[in-house]
Amino acid sequence: QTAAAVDDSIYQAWGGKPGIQAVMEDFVPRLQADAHIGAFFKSADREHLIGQLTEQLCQESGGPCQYRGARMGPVHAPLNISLSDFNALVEVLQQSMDAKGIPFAAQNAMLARLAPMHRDIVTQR
Ligand code: HEM
Repeated sequence: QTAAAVDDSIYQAWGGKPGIQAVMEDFVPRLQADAHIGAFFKSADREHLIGQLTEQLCQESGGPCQYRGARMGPVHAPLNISLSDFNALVEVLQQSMDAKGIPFAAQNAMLARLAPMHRDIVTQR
């Protein structure tokens, strides 16, 4: 009798933690250079953000990680983020996933894990 295992298929399809980190290393500079939402990230600590996002996506994809950073609501609420800002971030993430060769199904599976977070992140009505 084995214990029920966490489904880590998304984590595996991304190439594990090194694969996730490679996408985040592409993603954060792209965000900072983005014409629409780059300004939000101008003063962000690039290496810190890459590290936090890597832990978070590792956990969300079923990998052996525990995100210990700030909760999504408190960190984003003061930024007054709109749904269009959120969608712009998803587009940049899609560019990074393509650039790093993440299979399409694994891209969509990760996006499905992240999408519900808009409830905590988007506060501009
Ligand atoms: C699913 C979408 C998103 C996820 C998973 C996410 C995740 C995160 C995480 C993990 C952090 C780091 C928290 C910490 O330092 O402990 C963070 C910070 C931040 N996020 Fe997001 N976020 C998302 C959407 C957005 C959007 C749409 C914007 C703005 C357009 C945004 C702007 C920021 C900014 C400015 C910071 C602070 C960076 C810094 O100064 O260190 N985020 N986010």
